[in-house]
Amino acid sequence: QEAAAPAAGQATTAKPNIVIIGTGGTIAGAGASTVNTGDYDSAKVAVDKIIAAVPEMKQVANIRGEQIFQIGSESYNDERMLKLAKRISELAKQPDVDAVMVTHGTDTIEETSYLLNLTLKTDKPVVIIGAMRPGTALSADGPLNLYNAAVVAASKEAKGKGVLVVMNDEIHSARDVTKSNALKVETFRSLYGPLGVVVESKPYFYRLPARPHTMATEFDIDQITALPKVDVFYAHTSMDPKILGAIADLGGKALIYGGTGNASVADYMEDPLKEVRKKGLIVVRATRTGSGQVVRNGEEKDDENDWIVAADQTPQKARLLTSLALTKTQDPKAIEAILYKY
Ligand SMILES: NC(=O)CC[C@H](N)C(=O)O
Repeated sequence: QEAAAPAAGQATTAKPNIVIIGTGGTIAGAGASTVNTGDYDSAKVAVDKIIAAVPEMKQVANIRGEQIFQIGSESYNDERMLKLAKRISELAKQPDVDAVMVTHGTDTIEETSYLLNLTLKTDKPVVIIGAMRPGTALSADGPLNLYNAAVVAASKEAKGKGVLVVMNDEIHSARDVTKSNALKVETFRSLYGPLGVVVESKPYFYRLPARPHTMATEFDIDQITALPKVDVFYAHTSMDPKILGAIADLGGKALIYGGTGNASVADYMEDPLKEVRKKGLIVVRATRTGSGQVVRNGEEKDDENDWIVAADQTPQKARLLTSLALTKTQDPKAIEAILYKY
């Protein structure tokens, strides 16, 4: 039903214009039967069809879809991430676009959204969503995630809060959010808690991101054409010491050592890791535990070895931030300062 035209002199409450970029993932997934919640093909359904399945969104915004990829998010690489980020940047500059949403596989939402959070120069809402169950499943979570994300993206409150991930009725900051479970719908977790919740078509924010994002960072997606190569090594018991040298010879500019506990380095890995630094790579100690701040010169001799620490950044987030930092400086201390800042 068409809304009546407003009478002369009456204030119009025009609905915001939102562009939803489709990239694939389970939210675009399809299973053989309604009881397939974990066995299905991801990245099958076009974004326009996903949007059409949630007509309730029309009540909160004017929505238009745009398909940029149709992939599982495990297949993101720098090229795809930059392409997506640059397209969002373009859209955000358009006066007729008020907010951008992205449907995304959940495996790497935490990485793409973090890159966007650090490099987009906009205060317009940018909201990333996914699903843990395909649209064909009983209790599919995608439709409500999409609706809730539209509610957040259409809200005045979302403006200036950086890139947000809306899943399972919660609003997360891209900086903090991480996928914590391989299957559950309540998989997204922020170490310091979500920023807010969506209840009955309304967003409620309870906290603000303390770390600089979007407009306030030194990184601008429009100026970035490539990301310096940074690799991650994941520590465990009985490692092969030769592996570090092999990684160092791949042409990377930095190595994130995802160490056990407080990023500790096994006695037999210390010399190989010193060699990595001697080959010119920045060595960053991060923790594989998933949380907690790594203490400089705590368990390891960072000053002596010219290694740096990742503060509280997970290895995968430290990888992205180190790569961005390398577009600005090659100085380990300056890179460490960036790891502590954002
Ligand atoms: N729940 C999901 O979205 C996982 C599907 C797929 N692996 C992806 O990340 O795109």
